[in-house]
Amino acid sequence: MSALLEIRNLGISFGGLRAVHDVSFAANPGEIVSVIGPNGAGKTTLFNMISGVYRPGAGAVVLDGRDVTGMDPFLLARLGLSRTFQNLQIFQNMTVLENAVAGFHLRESGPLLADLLNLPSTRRRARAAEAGARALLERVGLANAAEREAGALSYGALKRLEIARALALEPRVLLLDEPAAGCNAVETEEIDHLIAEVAASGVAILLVEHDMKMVMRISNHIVVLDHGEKIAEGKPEAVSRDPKVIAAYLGPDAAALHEGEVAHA
Ligand SMILES: Nc1ncnc2c1ncn2[C@@H]1O[C@H](COP(=O)(O)OP(=O)(O)OP(=O)(O)O)[C@@H](O)[C@H]1O
Repeated sequence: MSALLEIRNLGISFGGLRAVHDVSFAANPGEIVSVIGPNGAGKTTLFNMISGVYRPGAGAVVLDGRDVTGMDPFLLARLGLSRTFQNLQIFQNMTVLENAVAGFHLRESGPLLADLLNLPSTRRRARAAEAGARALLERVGLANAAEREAGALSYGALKRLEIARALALEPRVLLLDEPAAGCNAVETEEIDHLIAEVAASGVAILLVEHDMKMVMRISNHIVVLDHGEKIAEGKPEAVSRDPKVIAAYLGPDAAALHEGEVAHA
């Protein structure tokens, strides 16, 4: 049986630079697959190809048996693949609830005229979106902050709000680009729990994250990139002991990798 998400031999070059070359892996429902690698290894570029931001120069992205390579991110979201970005995409001047509601509107294509005329169907959709948004805020631990301006939230809470908005699209595959970046230890742990809970609900999670302890703690499978190529993949324990991976992570990050391995053991 084929995997829910299959990445087949993906590659892209920018000018003469081979940013990603011949990368393949797969993800299944409930699985947390992390893509790690030193700075400039090609992680974000890979995410951009999978989520339709970049059209791959080679290879294919296959979602549930369907070739979705280079498909528009909006269409991909409708097919069940959504993502968050490294930089927060939150509307700071809107309330937390309004931000979550915005996620629901992303998946709709209600007729504009109906919206303008404020027809009963429009009002019904708006009520359903608000109810859905409130349920999501509960799920990510932000129910009590629903009416607050998003800009007043802590960084960790904003990261969870961004995940809530991506969940409004009811993804089967969720790509998280550095969900714990800029978060303290407590906030990182909250995000850990949230990611584990989302995976347990049957979503396949693809994670790019520099916090190696977090990666080692929550991943089922790790793909390691270096200079755009996959140099290793496997379970956290095996990957963190792989000499090729350790060599790629020379410096302080290598120590973090080792700590992650110890924490995982
Ligand atoms: N739009 C672009 N145009 C030209 N070069 C690019 C572009 N996007 C990425 N690159 C280059 O591709 C390589 C991979 O970059 P990428 O951002 O994917 O790495 P990364 O692993 O996500 O790095 P980091 O951990 O620092 O975020 C880098 O050499 C980068 O400079």
